Amino acid sequence: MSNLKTDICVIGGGSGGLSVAAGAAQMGARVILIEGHKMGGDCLNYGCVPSKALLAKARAAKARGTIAEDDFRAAMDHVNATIAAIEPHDSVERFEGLGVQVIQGFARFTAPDTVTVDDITIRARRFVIATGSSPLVPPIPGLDRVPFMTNETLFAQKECPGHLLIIGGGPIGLEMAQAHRRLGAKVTVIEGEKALGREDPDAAAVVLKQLRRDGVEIIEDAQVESVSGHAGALEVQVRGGTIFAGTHLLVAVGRKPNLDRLDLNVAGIAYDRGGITVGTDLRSTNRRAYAVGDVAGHGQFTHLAGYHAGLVIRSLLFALPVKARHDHIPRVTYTDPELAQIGLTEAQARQKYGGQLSVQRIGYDQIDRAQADGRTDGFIKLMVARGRPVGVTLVGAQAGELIAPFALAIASNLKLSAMAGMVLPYPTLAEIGKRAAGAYFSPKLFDNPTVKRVVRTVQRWLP
Ligand SMILES: Cc1cc2nc3c(=O)[nH]c(=O)nc-3n(C[C@H](O)[C@H](O)[C@H](O)COP(=O)(O)OP(=O)(O)OC[C@H]3O[C@@H](n4cnc5c(N)ncnc54)[C@H](O)[C@@H]3O)c2cc1C
Ligand SMILES: NC(=O)c1ccc[n+]([C@@H]2O[C@H](COP(=O)([O-])OP(=O)(O)OC[C@H]3O[C@@H](n4cnc5c(N)ncnc54)[C@H](O)[C@@H]3O)[C@@H](O)[C@H]2O)c1
Repeated sequence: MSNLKTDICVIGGGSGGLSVAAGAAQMGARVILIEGHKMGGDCLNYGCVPSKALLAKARAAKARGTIAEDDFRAAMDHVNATIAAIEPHDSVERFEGLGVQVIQGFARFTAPDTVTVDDITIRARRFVIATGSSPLVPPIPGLDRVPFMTNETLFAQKECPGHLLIIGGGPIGLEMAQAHRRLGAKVTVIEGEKALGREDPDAAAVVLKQLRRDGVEIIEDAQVESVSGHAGALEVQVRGGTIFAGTHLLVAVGRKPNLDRLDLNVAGIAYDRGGITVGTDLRSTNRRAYAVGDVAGHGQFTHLAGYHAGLVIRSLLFALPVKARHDHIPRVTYTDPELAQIGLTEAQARQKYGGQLSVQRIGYDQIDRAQADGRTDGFIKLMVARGRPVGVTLVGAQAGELIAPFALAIASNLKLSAMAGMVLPYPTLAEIGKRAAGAYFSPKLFDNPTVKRVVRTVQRWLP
């Protein structure tokens, strides 16, 4: 049994935990990091990185217009190579080099200021819980008797599935549907409500149209009631009795926070189904313990975990007051076309601002670069209240990149005039944001009798 003492003990070496550990150690704190499984967490090993690498190869296959026998295997090789390229950045060696003491094993609280990992006891001034989330496996009758995949096993496939059935039409389900379809599989998505149901419905429709054009079958309002069969011959029955048959099954119906192993009650840390209960300062009901990322219950994104980490570092190291907000966190579904959202959707903004809201919509077809590239599907919707952007929905080519200036504008509460006054290189897709901002101001300038009167007066006086 060994007893360790430290300033900061970080539990979980994924996106959130690694950011806290690296930042705190480099600024002089004594840091112990505990990781029970793979350094890098979900994002590197089973999430963002492999899914985006697979989508990249799928997009290339689509552009070529043909699918070769070994495309799927080559795509998985690319997935593994991408993880391998990023892995050193998240490795035990790098963190030890930064001065972090890394302990491999699962942590469990044994007192409000103590955790244990096997036979090691760690007492810390502060804890940061960054244990992430896991795939939710719902109690669907029969699911426990058939082979199925989650994001934790999907990227270990060697052969392209013949016919992939996917339960769940959220971002995981749809990104993986398009990737597998474009790499040669038949794909059926079975969604209990509306696919991409959290998104602006007009924008979701643009994505679903392209997926269907690719040949993905998307069934909505089809709650799964049972699953049966065996490897290579699976059946999914939905409400109403319809049965969908396929060779493989992916379950992508959401996530659950990783709390089970932590013994949170011992440490006086409150939690519920959504995750650890935190205040705006990201502290739990045990003032020594913070929670960041997926386990903190405010969304599941790597950039959110990174944002939380930055705040917690300020609080931990400098005792500065911090206040997390979540209204400026963008999200992107990386299908082709991409769907990006920041701030309020149109429906949310109408509810909040009523008659004060103005919505500007510009199609990609109005952007010269989109015409030149032949990528005219999609649009931007810009929600403006009191002269400031309060939400942006972007669907189309590179929407995830094009949302960036609005991430700055909304985070910094900039006026829309800053966006409209920006000079952008021509011809770029980014002009779509400036065009939307300009569209807000043009009636004020061009359909305004006062402006016309002033211009006429000035013209009369000019020599
Ligand atoms: C298929 C998929 C695609 C995704 N794509 C994107 C994307 O494109 N963009 C995006 O922003 N987000 C994406 N996400 C979400 C993103 O992966 C997560 O939001 C992010 O990884 C959360 O970081 P985290 O630090 O909270 O948790 P994680 O990165 O999951 O790290 C948690 C770590 O804690 C460890 N752990 C758990 N319990 C213990 C314990 N008791 N003791 C010690 N260690 C423990 C785990 O082993 C894990 O390594 C995707 C997720 C999935 C599943
Ligand atoms: N690009 C990204 O940033 C990205 C990509 C993937 C995942 N993620 C993160 O991971 C989270 C989880 O993604 P997800 O797609 O698993 O979950 P999700 O909650 O976003 O979507 C799950 C879908 O499954 C449906 N569903 C649930 N039970 C069902 C049933 N019995 N039968 C049929 N349909 C059912 C729901 O109606 C929902 O539409 C996301 O919310 C996101 O935060 C992010």
